[in-house]
Amino acid sequence: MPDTASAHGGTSGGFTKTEGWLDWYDGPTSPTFRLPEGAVDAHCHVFGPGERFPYAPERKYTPCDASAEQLFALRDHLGFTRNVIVQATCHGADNRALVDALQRSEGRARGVATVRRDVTDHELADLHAAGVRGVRFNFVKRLVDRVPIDSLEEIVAKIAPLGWHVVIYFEAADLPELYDFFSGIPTDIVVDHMGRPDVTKDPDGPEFGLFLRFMRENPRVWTKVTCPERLSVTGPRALDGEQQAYVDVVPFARRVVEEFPDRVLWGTDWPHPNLTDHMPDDGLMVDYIPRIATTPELQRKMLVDNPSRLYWA
Ligand SMILES: O=C(O)/C=C(\CC(=O)C(=O)O)C(=O)O
Repeated sequence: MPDTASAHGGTSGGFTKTEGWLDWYDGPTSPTFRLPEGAVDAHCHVFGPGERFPYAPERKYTPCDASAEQLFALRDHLGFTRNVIVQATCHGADNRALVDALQRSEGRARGVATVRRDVTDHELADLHAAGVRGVRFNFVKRLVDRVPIDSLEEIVAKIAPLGWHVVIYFEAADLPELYDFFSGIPTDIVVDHMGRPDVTKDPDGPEFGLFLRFMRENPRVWTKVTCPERLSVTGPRALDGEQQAYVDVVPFARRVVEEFPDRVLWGTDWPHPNLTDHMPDDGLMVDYIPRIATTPELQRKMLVDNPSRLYWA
């Protein structure tokens, strides 16, 4: 394989990034919005570095490196205190980069891992000791081959005794088919990115209505009101000082924050894998927060109380 270094990692580890890959934004601005004391970036990733932590053979994309040190530098720059690092599909079920990042964080990061049905109790205990508190089930077709439901049920049975939760990532169009399976999961559930609504549709319409119903009917379901940069169709983008970024996503996120203030989380999604048209300035991503959580109380719940309850209790 040709040796193409990422713009940020220095070394490539012999991996060639997916064509058109956008590297994370170097030199983010300082946010105007001041995060509350103890704020948690509850959705972010580490990638490699590929040289130390090779990307998984079954991956659907090859990212640029995004190391734990770089993540922690961003945390400090933006004013977060802690991180929840989520295993991304480019590392498959090899959680070594995640565990390494958790161990370097000195207790300031928790993790969400990917495991297979044959994971042993011993391996789960080691992940728990490192700071893992959940597993992620990914249903986004461009990212993974579908894992059979009985495998997922077997994993749930193994992680439930540890008090872990299940993070689910799916697209809105797939919720009807998955609704009953999700509703039957006995642990807490955290939905990534509000179940990826199509924001060209009406937030009061049937598609988003089904997601809201899912949250109402299942009091153990939480959601991340994250990724406006992924969901937005009309922008404007969080670049060049834009303080009104992603206006089309705001009504969806605000609705969820206001109806479920005790079950929402927020995160940067750094290093923003698989974006194809722009890479946001993470300082401006933080400035998006007060537009969806509009009072200090809502902000404190979403950024401090809720993630503390779920990940550090
Ligand atoms: O960062 C995210 O949450 C979203 C991703 C990447 C991802 O989840 C993964 O690779 O596991 C995406 O939509 O491409």
